[in-house]
Amino acid sequence: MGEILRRFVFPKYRGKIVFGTLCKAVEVIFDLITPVIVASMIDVGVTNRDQGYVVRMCMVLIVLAVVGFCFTLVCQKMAAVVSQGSGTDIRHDLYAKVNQLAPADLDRIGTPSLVTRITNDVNQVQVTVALGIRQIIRWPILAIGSMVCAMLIDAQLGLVFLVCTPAIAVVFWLVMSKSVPLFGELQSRLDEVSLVTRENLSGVRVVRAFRQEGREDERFHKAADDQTQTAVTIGKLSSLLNPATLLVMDLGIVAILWMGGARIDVGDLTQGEVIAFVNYMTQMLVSIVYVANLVITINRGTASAKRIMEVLDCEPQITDEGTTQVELAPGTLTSGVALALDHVCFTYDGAPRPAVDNVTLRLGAGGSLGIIGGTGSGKSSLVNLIPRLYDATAGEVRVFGHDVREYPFTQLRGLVSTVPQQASLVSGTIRSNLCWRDSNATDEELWRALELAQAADFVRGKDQGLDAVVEAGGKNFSGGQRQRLTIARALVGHPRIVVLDDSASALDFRTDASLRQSLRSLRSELTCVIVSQRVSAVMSCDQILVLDHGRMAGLGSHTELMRSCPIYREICLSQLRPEEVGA
Ligand SMILES: Nc1ncnc2c1ncn2[C@@H]1O[C@H](COP(=O)(O)OP(=O)(O)OP(=O)(O)O)[C@@H](O)[C@H]1O
Repeated sequence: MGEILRRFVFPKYRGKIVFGTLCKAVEVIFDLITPVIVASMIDVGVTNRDQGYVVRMCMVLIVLAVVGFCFTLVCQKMAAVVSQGSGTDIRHDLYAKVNQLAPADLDRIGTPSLVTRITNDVNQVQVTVALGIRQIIRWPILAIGSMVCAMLIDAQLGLVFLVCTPAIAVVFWLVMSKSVPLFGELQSRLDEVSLVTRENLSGVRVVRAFRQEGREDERFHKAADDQTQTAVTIGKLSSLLNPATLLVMDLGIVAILWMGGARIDVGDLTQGEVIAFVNYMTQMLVSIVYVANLVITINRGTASAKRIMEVLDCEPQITDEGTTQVELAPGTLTSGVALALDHVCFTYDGAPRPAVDNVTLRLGAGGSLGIIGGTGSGKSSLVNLIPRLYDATAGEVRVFGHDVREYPFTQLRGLVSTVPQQASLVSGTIRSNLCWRDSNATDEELWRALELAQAADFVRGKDQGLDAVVEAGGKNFSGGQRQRLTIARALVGHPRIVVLDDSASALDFRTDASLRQSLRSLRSELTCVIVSQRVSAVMSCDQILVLDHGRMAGLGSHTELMRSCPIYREICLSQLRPEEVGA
């Protein structure tokens, strides 16, 4: 929590925090004066039956209450401004950080947990900051002030305070030591609920199609029950605080009345002073209960702050720090080696074996490389190394003669355009989705990209053309249309290498063939890497890489592989007739 306060709260809101806290301090002073006034009303006004004095003191109490209320309002306003403002800043930084993290970092933290951290954990911190400003000064000062004021009235009777306070401290310690460790666990349970909900909602069609609603319900109930169970345990422990402290408080009041009564009889104390004592006792013990609640909130906030800081302090596994624009020799983009892999290996964090194992190849500018292999053979893992979504764990990936780690991200990802397996569109318009690589792309460029991606026809069919609305996730488009739009997006902004990672799988064979034909027409300016499960999509490529369990099972043209690579031959014959594959 300290780090969050130092980074997001104190520097920007110091003035407001001090002002809000001072307002609260004034209100506390009024609260401490009130029992003294009540005592004097009893001892002077009531004892002497002086109505005028009682009315005057009542007026003083009303003025104190109204002025105190005004100070409280100002403090509340300051607390709201500081907590909401700092919460917004934290969310902003978290979001920016998430966008810097490499996929490997996101794999490790987990998307649902990130969502919970950006939403619920930041809320907890906001509540803690607001409560802190409103109460952190009030209750401790009120508790200590009440004790001091009571001692000043009568030190002997004040001993009751000295007995009650440690008794309450023991109750707190017992409850806190059990409940505090559960706060972190509560947030993790919330991550689990978030994970299940997210998986269910994103896969809602599959869940319905496979009639898995009951199983999903069970999964959700299990996650929610676990979270409820933890929350209930914390609630039960915390609920012990109030009755236990009230019991101590009531016993203390009984002791004060017992001992105070005897002292009034012998004339050591007045009735008003005993009433003031009872008031201070009540104020002090109530303050302690509030301090306890404050401590609970602070502990919860601290657990959340820790989770937030884990993300903010996470060093991205992949950065382009220290890189400078790479000067490419003239002609490199059109006649050099576009892509070179040298003994490339890649293993996911914690995975027992490499997803890519010792792959070596060269692809000239303007050439085409097809990558084929069974599911899980490492195709996506391999192509993710080209734009540095992941870094090779061994070997070297070179683009136009330079190690990908030498390029700034903007330059590398400007040269290499990737179309991932899952077509991803965001809410907006077709134009806003197409302009990701080049925000200044002209209509002419956008239409050219749409033509190449075989998407121009259906976009032309929309009344608003390029400005047609794209709903969240592109759900108002079919799977094939979404794929073609994401391919068009990758072709905007003059990429030099385009990587299609099984991104035409939803296209019919004719459209898929037309897409490949149009990509071939760009040979002078574009190198293509096509990942596919379909032989027809890769068989016309200059080179075909056959992957098997991450290893190279073959590399060559279709004709060469049909002769030399049994796995390739088997894949071909499982999909096409012998005469179609030249067997
Ligand atoms: N994020 C990840 N974390 C850990 N392991 C992963 C991750 N992504 C993939 N793998 C593992 O790496 C291996 C290769 O997966 P990859 O996605 O590269 O295969 P693929 O050939 O593209 O498969 P498909 O054709 O089904 O998409 C698989 O064993 C997979 O389980």
